[in-house]
Amino acid sequence: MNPRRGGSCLGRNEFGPVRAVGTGGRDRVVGTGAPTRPPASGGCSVLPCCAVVVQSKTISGENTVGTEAIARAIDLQKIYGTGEAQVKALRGVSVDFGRGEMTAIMGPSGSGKSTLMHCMAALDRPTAGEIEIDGVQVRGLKDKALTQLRRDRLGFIFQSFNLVPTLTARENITLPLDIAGRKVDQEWFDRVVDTVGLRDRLKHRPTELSGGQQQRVACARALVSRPAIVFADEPTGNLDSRASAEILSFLQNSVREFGQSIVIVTHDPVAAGYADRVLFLADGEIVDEMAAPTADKVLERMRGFDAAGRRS
Ligand SMILES: Nc1ncnc2c1ncn2[C@@H]1O[C@H](COP(=O)(O)OP(=O)(O)OP(=O)(O)O)[C@@H](O)[C@H]1O
Repeated sequence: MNPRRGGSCLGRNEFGPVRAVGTGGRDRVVGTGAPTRPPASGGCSVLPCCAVVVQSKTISGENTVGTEAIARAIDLQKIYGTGEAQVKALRGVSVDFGRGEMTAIMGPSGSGKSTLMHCMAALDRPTAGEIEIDGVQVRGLKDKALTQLRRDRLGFIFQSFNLVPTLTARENITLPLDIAGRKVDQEWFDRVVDTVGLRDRLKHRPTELSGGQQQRVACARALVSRPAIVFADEPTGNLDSRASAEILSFLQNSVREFGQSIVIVTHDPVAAGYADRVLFLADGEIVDEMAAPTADKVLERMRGFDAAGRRS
């Protein structure tokens, strides 16, 4: 295994409180994007990483992750509980998540997939170890700064869609920007909406949309703020195979066309087959990885391992 190449979404407080944090930071270019992505030009608003958005930076103490990685975990450990009830959910995970790549995290139930994703997405604090996200060293950040990091640089897609039922599709999509007090880039909004095929559904409320359409709204919501990374936690877990394929194709396209960096947790070999790379977890450790996966290769790999996810 190459621990330097490596990749997780979540359901709580991803947008954080409404009030923006603004303490004397320095100006910086946000999102120095995927090397595969062409530079933005001619007013064409491209993606999170295209270095077109300049804003005041308020998170202190950052180190820059290498250009090939959008996020990195170094010797990450997470222990829940104490004494006999203690659970070591992560036992020293070191991994890089590629910039402009989709990384899938797989493993048996209880292997630590969600814990890794939650730690990487700054939704949970590790017991030990370092996390860097888009150039920001997470350890030591206070809650407000963590909220700001999640709000400004991360996008989230959940199995259960997590849409606000009283808001229209359009309002749900722009919600993170509205909460952050940021202006909607209409050109980018249109591009995202057209890509996910929601143009004629923008005035619908979630109950008036199919599950697949609701998840497309959630995808558009995750992308509209041009996040450095999108974390997707079982994004197709509630969808039939056709709707799943649509969502996964869309996510894959956002990687290929926009250079979006995506981390996805899944149990489904078919879903993992859309990724550029798969990480396999067992009992809180990364035990294997696969580049250029296909559903068949992933399935075959899973057959060669026991119930705990270790090579049998
Ligand atoms: N809040 C918590 N308190 C105590 N133990 C926890 C907590 N959250 C997770 N765990 C334990 O940590 C281990 C890893 O859990 P985690 O949810 O990360 O696994 P997972 O691979 O995502 O599982 P699944 O596929 O079933 O969602 C499990 O043994 C789980 O019981």
